[in-house]
Amino acid sequence: MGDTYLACDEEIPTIDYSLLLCDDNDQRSIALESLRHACEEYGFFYLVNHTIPDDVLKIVLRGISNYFDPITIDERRVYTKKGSSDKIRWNLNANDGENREYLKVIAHPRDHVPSNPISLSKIIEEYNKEMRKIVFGLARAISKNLGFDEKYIEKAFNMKSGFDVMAMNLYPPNSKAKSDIGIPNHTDPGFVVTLVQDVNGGLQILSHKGRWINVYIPPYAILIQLGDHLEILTNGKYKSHVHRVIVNKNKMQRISVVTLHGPSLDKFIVPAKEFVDDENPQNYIGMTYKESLEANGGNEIDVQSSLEQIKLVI
Ligand SMILES: O=C(O)CCC(=O)C(=O)O
Ligand SMILES: [Fe+2]
Repeated sequence: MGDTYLACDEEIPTIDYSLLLCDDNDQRSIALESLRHACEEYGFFYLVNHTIPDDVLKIVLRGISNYFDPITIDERRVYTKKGSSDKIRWNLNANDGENREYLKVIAHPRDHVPSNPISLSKIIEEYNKEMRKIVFGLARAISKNLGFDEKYIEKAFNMKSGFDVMAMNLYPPNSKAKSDIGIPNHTDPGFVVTLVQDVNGGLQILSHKGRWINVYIPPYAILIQLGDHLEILTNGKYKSHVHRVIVNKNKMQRISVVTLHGPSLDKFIVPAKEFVDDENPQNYIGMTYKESLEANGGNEIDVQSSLEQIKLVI
């Protein structure tokens, strides 16, 4: 890796999920305060003591690793882009701008998974169900931290019909990289992004302070990144952050499983009035989630960096 992509090892906050919703008032308040700090001062954090067993994560990552077997690549090509309404999309990029193989699926309101192998669809289904429960738990905790009723975010995003896209990424050297970039700089739409991986290495997030930070996720923890639409809802109080993946000269293969947990496609998202006043004018245009994905020039399954299109120029 050239010096161009150097990042620092600043600590990223760790949040204990089990304490956020526990019955002990003192422990819960302390955990909620740590979450508030992580959301306000960082916008991303590691979630530990969550409800997905280590074994489930191991099985998910192993199943995806098997799926990406180089020998069966032709079977995956059936999911190459056909049109803007694809529910499953596969691609292998090895160029200056991006170096990864990926399988993206629409995971909610209906889940779409490759029909073969059947074991993979079962694993993914189970994983998504469990991850959604955690995301609902986070929505309750974050709602409380913002001074709202605990169902506030769930309702504001109509999360029960939320639009979730899951990306399974495989980084070189499964295929030879043509540059240092695994995924170029971007933010992700939605409420939050969840990420699990098999090994550390390559993911970098641009902090509030303008420093690139290396992400080192503790074993079996989940990286949570706040999404663009939480930034919009809070009128910028909670921010989503630019991130990228650097692939380090084909030294190490890495798998990540990234889910963008979004509002329902027809939900109109606009800064909540509680965050708008004379000192904090409205910073984002209101639009439906579907419109904001389209404003990005992409389609529903290819969703990245939508925020710039929605920011009001002041
Ligand atoms: O693979 C990673 O570490 C990050 C992937 C990512 O940012 C994405 O899929 O949106
Ligand atoms: Fe991302």
